[in-house]
Amino acid sequence: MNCSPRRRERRSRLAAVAEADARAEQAAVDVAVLGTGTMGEAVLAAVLAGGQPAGRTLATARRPERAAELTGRHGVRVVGVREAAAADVVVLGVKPQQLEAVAAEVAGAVREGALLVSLLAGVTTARLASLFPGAKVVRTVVNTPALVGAGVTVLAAGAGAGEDELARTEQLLAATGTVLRLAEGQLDAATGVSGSGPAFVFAVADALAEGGVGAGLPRAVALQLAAATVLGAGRLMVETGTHPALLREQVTSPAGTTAAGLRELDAQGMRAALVSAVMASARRSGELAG
Ligand SMILES: NC(=O)C1=CN([C@@H]2O[C@H](COP(=O)(O)OP(=O)(O)OC[C@H]3O[C@@H](n4cnc5c(N)ncnc54)[C@H](OP(=O)(O)O)[C@@H]3O)[C@@H](O)[C@H]2O)C=CC1
Ligand SMILES: O=C(O)[C@@H]1CCC=N1
Repeated sequence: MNCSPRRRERRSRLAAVAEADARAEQAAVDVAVLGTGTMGEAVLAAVLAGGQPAGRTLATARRPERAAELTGRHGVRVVGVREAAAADVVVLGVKPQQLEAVAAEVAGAVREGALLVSLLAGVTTARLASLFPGAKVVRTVVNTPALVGAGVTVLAAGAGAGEDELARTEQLLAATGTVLRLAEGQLDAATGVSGSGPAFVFAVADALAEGGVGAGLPRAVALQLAAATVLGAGRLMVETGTHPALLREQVTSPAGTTAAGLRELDAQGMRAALVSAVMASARRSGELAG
């Protein structure tokens, strides 16, 4: 069939794109998320957003409806845990308490030299290396804002892993939000601040809204104001790089409304409670090391 030069050009451009996609897929490695719950799915979405082809990406699910959900949302293949464990890159997304059982189930399936990216709170790279011999382990702490690309991820390499594995993991997790390297000894503390931290901020947002309701606002309005305030305050702090104490001063007029509220927070020990909450989370992370 005859077609116009413009049409021919468009066709050849599309063919070139399809060819490039096929080449990228061939060059890609298999990435599997073993334990695809809240965090596993957030990381799965980020890995795909970072350019990993869906055709080379695997996930696990124990319930058929969850498998259908993951395939429907992300176009990935859902496989058994042993097949997932045999991928080039294995993202481990089970709970620390589920680790022993999973390790027993996949014993011997993880390939020599495979990259194992752990999402597990507390569990050390040394323990992971002993459970998955031959794997190169990178331990990470991702947080739930990763679900909207606004997370913060910290990571550290285990003894058998190095610059290549760290860089690889940073690239895989780039779409979760900000990614930074820390020493492994700092990861429990980071878990307290950024891993569990969103829950503390949500508790603050919930309390802000409750205060609004107490002061007479409809609940939906109070929640909308609280959420926008948390988002705005976070952005202001990040985008200006200003210390939060200074930002707090900017809000606080002499003998004004904020000074009255801050006095109440001090009297009720809110600051001390948050400091203790982060330190308790960090301690618990250390206990989960097993
Ligand atoms: N949630 C958070 O904010 C954060 C979590 N983390 C860490 O991330 C990890 C995952 O947490 P989260 O996503 O909240 O937990 P979820 O319970 O949502 O996810 C765990 C997943 O592992 C699956 N799983 C458990 N056992 C097995 C098994 N034997 N075989 C196959 N799949 C299995 C579960 O399947 P099923 O649904 O069938 O039980 C589930 O999909 C944890 O280690 C946690 O410490 C770290 C930082 C923040
Ligand atoms: O509560 C937990 O144990 C996990 C780890 C950090 C946030 N959630």
